[in-house]
Amino acid sequence: MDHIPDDLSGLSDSEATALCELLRARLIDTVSRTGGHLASSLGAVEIIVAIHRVFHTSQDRLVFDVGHQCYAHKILTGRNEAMETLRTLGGIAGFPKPSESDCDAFVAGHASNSVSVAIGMARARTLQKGKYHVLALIGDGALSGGMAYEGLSDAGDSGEPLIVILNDNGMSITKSVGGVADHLARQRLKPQYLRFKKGYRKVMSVLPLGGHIYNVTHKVKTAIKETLLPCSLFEDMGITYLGPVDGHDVKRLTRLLNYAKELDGPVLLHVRTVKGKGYSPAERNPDRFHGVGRFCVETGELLHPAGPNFSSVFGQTMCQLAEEDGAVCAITAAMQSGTGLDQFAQQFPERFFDVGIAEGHAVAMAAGMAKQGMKPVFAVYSSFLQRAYDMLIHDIALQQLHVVLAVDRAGLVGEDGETHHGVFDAAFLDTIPGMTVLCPSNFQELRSMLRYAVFQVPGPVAIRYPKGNEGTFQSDTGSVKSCLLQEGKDITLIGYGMMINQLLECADRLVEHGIHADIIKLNCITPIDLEPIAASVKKTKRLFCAEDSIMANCVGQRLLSALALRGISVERGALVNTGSTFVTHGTVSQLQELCGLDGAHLYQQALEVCGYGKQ
Ligand SMILES: Cc1ncc(C[n+]2csc(CCOP(=O)(O)OP(=O)(O)O)c2C)c(N)n1
Ligand SMILES: CC(=O)[C@@H](O)[C@H](O)COP(=O)(O)O
Ligand SMILES: [Mg+2]
Repeated sequence: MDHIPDDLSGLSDSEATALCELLRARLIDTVSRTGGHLASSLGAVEIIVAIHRVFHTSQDRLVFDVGHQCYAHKILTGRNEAMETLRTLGGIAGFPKPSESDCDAFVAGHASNSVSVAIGMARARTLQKGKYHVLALIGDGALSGGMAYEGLSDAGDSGEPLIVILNDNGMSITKSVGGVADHLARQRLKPQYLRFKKGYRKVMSVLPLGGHIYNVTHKVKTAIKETLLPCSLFEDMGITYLGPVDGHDVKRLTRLLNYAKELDGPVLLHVRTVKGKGYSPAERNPDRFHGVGRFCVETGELLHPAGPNFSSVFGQTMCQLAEEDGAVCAITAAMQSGTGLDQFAQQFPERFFDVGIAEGHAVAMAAGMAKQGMKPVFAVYSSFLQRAYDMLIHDIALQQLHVVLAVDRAGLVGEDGETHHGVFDAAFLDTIPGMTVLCPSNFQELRSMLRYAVFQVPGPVAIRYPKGNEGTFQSDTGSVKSCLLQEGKDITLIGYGMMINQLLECADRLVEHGIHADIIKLNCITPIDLEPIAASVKKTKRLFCAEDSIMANCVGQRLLSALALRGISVERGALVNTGSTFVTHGTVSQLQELCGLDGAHLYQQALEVCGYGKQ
């Protein structure tokens, strides 16, 4: 991988094939040391090399869907060495970033928007009389998201020259689901049909035309054609459909892209690939190598296997609740494993619903189930729930339906970075009338709060918990109110969820300065139980609130305004949160430090609130 040509257009087919092998080896080697989205990136190597043979991504616009398959593109566009820093603080991101390279046309991270972005760029090009090409690279999983169809429908109607490459490996993170996945599976059989047709013609050429045999065989052929070669969904939308083609044949891909480039309208190239291609542990277990931690290349074993985590505790508790009550159902939007629902899916298949990458649909579907008397629990990553804001208001809140949102990956998530941090949900869920938002600080609280949410809260309710393990604070406060964890007289420290661990550390350090803090843990942040806070602030006059959420409508701001309305004055205070910008990628503890949310920084800031200068 020492010398990568800047321009791949001059490569011969055999050189291009050799380059693919080099890229694969490089991906396996680097990701084994950094962790990352390996299986998707391995599967897309030939597609990316073919794109770079035919297009110039510094001028032509290549829009990645999700962007987790972009590693070969990063290597080919000047970031080979930087791959050593993939997803680390200060290093390159795991997703496309225009700030890293002109060859990254658009940010990505969330699924199903690539065709919309690409048609926007194509229209801009036409209006500005530009001379570049626009491509979208979308996976079959991302094609389960509704926005992809809004984009395709508009693209087909527009007639704009645009190339959509559909990378179809039959997999989302787990197996692709839904009617379109079935349709694509049938399309994939098309070459088999074409082979059958060839053989059929040969046989028919020696049989007399007309007559009984012909009629029967023709009927059989038509039936097979209807099963194997359904009319293309895309052509009906006005998009020229090419394929399906073997996505690991770089020569054919290059030819087809050259052909698509000449077509004066929207084209979809259907490419079949193998997720994890070229690394047998990943081919065997593409879901395990979708997003993988550091691993041993020889064995494929993780160097640091995942320990206990909130998601698995959630999944176990869901199984218990479903045993107890036949109305409890689990819903996921293509995140079965990540949200800890593997066991539930096995044990209660009839009450488990993977709806594809369709968070808005999942929320509206849950609303329908709740209206008819079921108890739906939608397990969703915080940042993906952003997609469903209107459904939360329109389909759930207006009728105060009892839907439980299990909001996983709340707070800073680490290496996935700015597109994936769960720092918005605390703020936006609070705007939804009638919503309850519970915040467990440890596994035991998650168990009891989930039970409370499913069986006792009448309306919409969310439980938010972070990625990974619990901290040292492991007692169950057994409450959904605000709890005074520790009593002092000098400052009121307020937090929720895992932030309690840092606040306890901060309070211990303050004692060394003779400063004694009230620590109030909020078990519910919407609505907030204000009484213990009001009583404490009346006493200390100092309010200090720490949270890994954005500043706007953070709990601290809400408390300040609620206290002011009650005429309770705060003489000094600090609101520590993730601010009003986007937080980069790195480990969770590095990012907490960056935001001033680790125990040491909280202590420094609390000291200042108590009148001590910087120590
Ligand atoms: C809105 C949204 N929901 C969920 C995800 C999580 N997610 C990331 S990749 C992925 C599967 C994508 O499958 P596909 O597009 O087929 O790509 P492949 O990994 O198979 O190459 C999912 C569900 C996301 N990124 N965005
Ligand atoms: C690309 C994407 O959106 C997912 O693969 C995400 O990275 C999963 O995150 P976890 O690793 O926290 O499950
Ligand atoms: Mg896929």
